[in-house]
Amino acid sequence: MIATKGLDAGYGKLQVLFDVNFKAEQGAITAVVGPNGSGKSTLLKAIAGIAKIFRGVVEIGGVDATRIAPHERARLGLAYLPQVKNVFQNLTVEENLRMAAYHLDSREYKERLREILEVVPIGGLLHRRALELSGGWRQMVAVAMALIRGAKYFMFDEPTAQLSPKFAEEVLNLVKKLAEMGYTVVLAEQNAKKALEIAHSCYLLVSGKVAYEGPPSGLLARADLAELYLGIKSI
Ligand SMILES: Nc1ncnc2c1ncn2[C@@H]1O[C@H](COP(=O)(O)OP(=O)(O)OP(=O)(O)O)[C@@H](O)[C@H]1O
Repeated sequence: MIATKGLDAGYGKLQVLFDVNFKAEQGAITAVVGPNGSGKSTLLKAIAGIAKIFRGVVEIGGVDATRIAPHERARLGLAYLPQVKNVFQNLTVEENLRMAAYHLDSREYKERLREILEVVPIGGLLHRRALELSGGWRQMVAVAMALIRGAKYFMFDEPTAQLSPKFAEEVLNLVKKLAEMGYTVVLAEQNAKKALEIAHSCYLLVSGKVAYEGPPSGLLARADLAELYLGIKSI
C-alpha cells in the first residue's frame, strides 16, 4: 500500500499539492487523473522523493517514508516509472536488466529473468541497445528492471503518452497484469478514459487538490467533474 496524509508538496517555493490524502491498495490499480498541470506527476514525484514535501506524510508499505532519500524509497520496493529517461540508453536490454539485478547471483538472475519474461514480452530484445527501442518497449524494459530488483509498488507517470493506440493497449495490459499479480499500481494518465476503464479506484486532482476520490464509475457519473475536467461525456 502507498499512502499520503495531508500532503503539501511542490518545487522550491512553489506549492503544487494542497492537503492531499491518497491511498493505493495492494493488488489494485489506482488512477490519478486531472487536467494539465493539476499536479498528477507532482504527487508521484513527492511519493518517490523527487518533489519537495512541505507538510504531511508519505507511507510506503506502512513505513513512514516522508524524510528518506529516493534510493531508500526504492529499497522499500517503490518503482517510479517516468515516461522518458526510464532506462540506460547506451546499454543493451540485458545489461540494463543485469544492472537492476546486481544483488542476485548468476543462477538467481537466470531464474528471475525467466519468470519475468513470462510477464513482460521482451525476450526477443535482450541484445538490442535500449536507444534503438521505441518508447513503448523502453517502458516494458523499465517494468522488467523494476520487477527484477524486487519492486512491489509501481507508479506509472503517463505511460501511454506518445504511444500508438496499439502499443498503449499493450502497456495498459501489462499494468493490469501487475495488479492481478498482487502488486500495488498507481497510474497517472492524461488519457483519463482509458485509465478509468481499468482502474479499481481513482483520484481527480484539480489545481493540486483532490476533487473526487472513489470508484471510477462514480466519477464518470458526475457530469460536473467528468465533462468539465476530463472532457468525458458522463454516463
Ligand atoms: N520541476 C519543476 N519545477 C517547477 N515547477 C514544476 C516542476 N514540475 C512541474 N512544475 C509545475 O507544477 C505544476 C503541476 O505540474 P504536474 O507535472 O504535476 O502536473 P500534471 O497534472 O502531471 O500535468 P501534465 O498532465 O501536464 O503532466 C505545473 O504548474 C508545473 O508547471
